[in-house]
Amino acid sequence: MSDPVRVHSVVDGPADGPAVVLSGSLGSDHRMWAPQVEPLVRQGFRVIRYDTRGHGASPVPSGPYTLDDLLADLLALLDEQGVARAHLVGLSLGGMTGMWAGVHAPERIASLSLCCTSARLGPPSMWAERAGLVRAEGTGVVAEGGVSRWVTPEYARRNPGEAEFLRAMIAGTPAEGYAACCELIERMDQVDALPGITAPTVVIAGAEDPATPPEHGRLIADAVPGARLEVVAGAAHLGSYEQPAEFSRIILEHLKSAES
Ligand SMILES: O=C(O)CC1=CCC(=O)O1
Repeated sequence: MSDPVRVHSVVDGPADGPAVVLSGSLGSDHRMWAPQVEPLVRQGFRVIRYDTRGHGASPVPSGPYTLDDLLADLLALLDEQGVARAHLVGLSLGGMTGMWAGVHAPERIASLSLCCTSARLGPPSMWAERAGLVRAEGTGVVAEGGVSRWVTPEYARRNPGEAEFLRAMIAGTPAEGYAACCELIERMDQVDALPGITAPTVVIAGAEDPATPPEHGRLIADAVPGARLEVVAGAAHLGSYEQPAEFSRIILEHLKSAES
């Protein structure tokens, strides 16, 4: 097992509620989950959001990073919070961490909500190029492009303040953390492992996601035993932020069914 780092986390909701861990996308921090906090807490869940290593206020070890590293960080966070078993909601890189956790630490995972994610996301050369660019010029150089994948053009036009907030979130991500996660995605292939996931799983895709289009979600839902796919209209890659009501509704429905 990898050596964990102590990731930065924010916890809301009742201490004795069922724990839900929210794991975010490349270039984000725990604030990307702000729209989900109130709906989940209102239903009695204890919501644990965190910054992936190399992101936000978490430590930034030098790369390479592996999915084993991200899983070790997640399990250390659960241990720190006294949580034996948690529901895992992960978007994109967070979903990749979730799938890895479902395969390699099934006893700690009560359910998986896999949002806007992929089990294999090529082409590898694109990730290597993006990592090199960010190491050379910083994350500011990929921020505008990132926002254009995260939200639809209509959302960005109607919500310029939100678009700027998201742009600044990407630009504020440490270059080494962002680049090392690009290289992790470059090497990642979890397709053959998916049938080994035993946690109740829902896969949620954004109908307008240019980064992980719905066919990536379809592949996961077809391979994970008992999983189902929901495709949300009017959502690009950061679907939980652009369409918070619909994403929260589907996640809550899944959490409640896994709890019953
Ligand atoms: O930034 C992107 O291109 C989309 C993405 C892939 C993995 C992730 O977390 O975000």
